[in-house]
Amino acid sequence: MVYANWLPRLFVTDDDLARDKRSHPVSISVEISSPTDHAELAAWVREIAELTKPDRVEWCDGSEVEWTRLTNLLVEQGTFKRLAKRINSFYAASDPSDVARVEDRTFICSERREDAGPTNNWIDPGEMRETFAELFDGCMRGRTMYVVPFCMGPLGGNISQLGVEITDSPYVVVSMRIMTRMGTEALRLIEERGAARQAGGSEGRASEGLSKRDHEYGAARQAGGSEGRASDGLSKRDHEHGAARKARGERHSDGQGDFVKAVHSVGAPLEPGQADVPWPCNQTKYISHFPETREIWSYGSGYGGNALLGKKCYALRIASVMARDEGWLAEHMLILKLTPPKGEARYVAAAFPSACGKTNLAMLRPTIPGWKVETIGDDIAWMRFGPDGRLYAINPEAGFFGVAPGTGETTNANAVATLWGNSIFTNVALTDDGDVWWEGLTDEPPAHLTDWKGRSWTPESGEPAAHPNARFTTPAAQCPTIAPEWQDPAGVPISAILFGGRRATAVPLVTESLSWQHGIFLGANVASEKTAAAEGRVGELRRDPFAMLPFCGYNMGDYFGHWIEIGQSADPAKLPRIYYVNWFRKDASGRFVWPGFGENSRVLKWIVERLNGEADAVASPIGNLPARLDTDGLDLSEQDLELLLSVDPEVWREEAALIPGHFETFGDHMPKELWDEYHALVKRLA
Ligand SMILES: Nc1nc2c(ncn2[C@@H]2O[C@H](COP(=O)(O)OP(=O)(O)OP(=O)(O)O)[C@@H](O)[C@H]2O)c(=O)[nH]1
Ligand SMILES: O=C([O-])CC(=O)C(=O)O
Ligand SMILES: [Mn+2]
Repeated sequence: MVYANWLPRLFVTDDDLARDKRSHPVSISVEISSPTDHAELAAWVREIAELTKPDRVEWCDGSEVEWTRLTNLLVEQGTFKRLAKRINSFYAASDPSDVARVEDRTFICSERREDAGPTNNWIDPGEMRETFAELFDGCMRGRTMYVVPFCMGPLGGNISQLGVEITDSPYVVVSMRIMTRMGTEALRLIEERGAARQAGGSEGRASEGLSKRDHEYGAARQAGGSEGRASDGLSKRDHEHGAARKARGERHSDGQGDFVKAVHSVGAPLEPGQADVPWPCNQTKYISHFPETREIWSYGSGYGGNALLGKKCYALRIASVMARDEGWLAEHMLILKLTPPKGEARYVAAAFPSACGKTNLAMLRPTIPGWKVETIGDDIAWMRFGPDGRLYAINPEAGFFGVAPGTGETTNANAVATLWGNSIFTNVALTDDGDVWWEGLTDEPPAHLTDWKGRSWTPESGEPAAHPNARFTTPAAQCPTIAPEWQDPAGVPISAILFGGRRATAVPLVTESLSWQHGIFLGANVASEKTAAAEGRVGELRRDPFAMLPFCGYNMGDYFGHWIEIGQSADPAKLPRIYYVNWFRKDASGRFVWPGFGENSRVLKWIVERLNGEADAVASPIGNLPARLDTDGLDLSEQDLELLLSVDPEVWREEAALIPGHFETFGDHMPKELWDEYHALVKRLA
């Protein structure tokens, strides 16, 4: 099945709404028969309703009428302000305490603490369930419980996955409608999967598609093992994989594996007669994941990354575990299509930490003549080997949840053009004539605004008008550079993978890895200055391996091992080449040396020419650097270019000295291969 581009009909009539009202009586009792014949799904929904005790239960169909009814409701409740200047678009201001992902309240509740690893917060799953039994008891009182079936990835696609989010937040429902394929069609796919499972015995449809690849992957791993590489670590992992696969099979056989279960509550029950607030939430927050049972439970926050559970919680934390067990990759990566003036198009994936430039690179407007960039995804990539042995990627999302500040005509004109309508803006500022504004949208701020906290604002106010993590939620289909194949269920073949972060010092503009394994070493060492995308101190340098630190659902040492195994199971000639980029180098005065944004196309050009064997590189201790970069027409001094494209061995000996401390964190989960890479680096630096 090919998914048609989602573009809403913009005008829902009063008749439509009246018809809708008849089919959605004000109170739907929990007892009422659910619109699904998937017994386990119906039973689970009833179980959650009995626990959370909402006034109403509503199954979401994803229709335009439903969107209109819920956005009207959100306007009535004061959560949304309808924008006079943008069709079918809304402004929301969160509670000032609920503006970003809460990493210290995010938990991986694996059976064994070791499986969560040293970089995740862990709570024993039994203990967590006890806490939730109390917290969720009656937590939806006075509210409607929405049941949101959704599909991550093109509907019916082989790489796609299904889920159901239960939530008491209509803001979440309408956001999920932009960010995922949500509603009746996703529900039908869950039912089909259930029916296939019952017809086909214990295994079911989902596992059938995987079994061949699973098998091949397992064989490759064994071959790798017999060569004696860290074979004890490998066999341990193998054993665990086997157990996880078995558990998955068992879940499939009882219908629990047909979809991922996600429960969300803002944690703000209403007593009879109690007035609601525009942004209900709770001081107590838990964003918890149960990797073995593929469940997500989120409490207390309404903010994107904490509440839109298809995104980080499913598509990264839970999916990374599924990917480990099934031999694929779930990554915090944009996907773009790059077409040179002559020659074939290439697909590139890139992992940068939150608020480090993924959306911008995915929508880049090249400044070099004849080059074209198109967008496949801006935040998450799921990758599997195709029948030809190449790595294929899909964007599991259907929308962009992008950082607003810094997004403007000069930096990301394509994002600005995407936002013409059908969008939600959270924690931006409001203009007096009913539009939105944020720092960087225009060079000059308007003379007067209402800031994200609802206060009157002028340029003299001395504080930003938008929160630094203000976000837009907008349909990917509206992006002017969206690639025609962005919804191809088979995905696109990846030629290069980029890693990067914000580094004011040391790290050159672009470095080419020496091999897949060396590329993994580069990815494992990603370090970046912290941004406003998560609670905490902005600017502090932290390790963020593969830009997955807050998103890996299992032991990150095992995750590195999984990447190595993926490489060992593949034909080396067909693997993507790995690069490391840094747009954020600063000079002594604190100025960004590289102009960035559209000029990053010059770096992409070098990478494509390397893939084609057309560009030269010079060896350095940390990898290959461009022998020459196309800087025609760029206002960049010799000195600046030298700074961007060189490696200072003295500085890098200091950098290298920090690696053992980082690697030791992972103890015996750290693959031996990455230690080998470290020793090789030290030797090259000597
Ligand atoms: N100096 C400089 N800043 C950039 C560049 N690309 C992006 N930025 C800025 O970095 C911030 C975040 O960029 P995004 O593209 O939204 O980051 P992201 O990685 O998609 O963020 P998440 O959605 O949190 O995952 C914005 O303020 C951008 O203006 C660049 O090439 N150079
Ligand atoms: O998840 C979020 O809240 C936004 C996001 O993309 C990120 O932080 O990487
Ligand atoms: Mn992100």
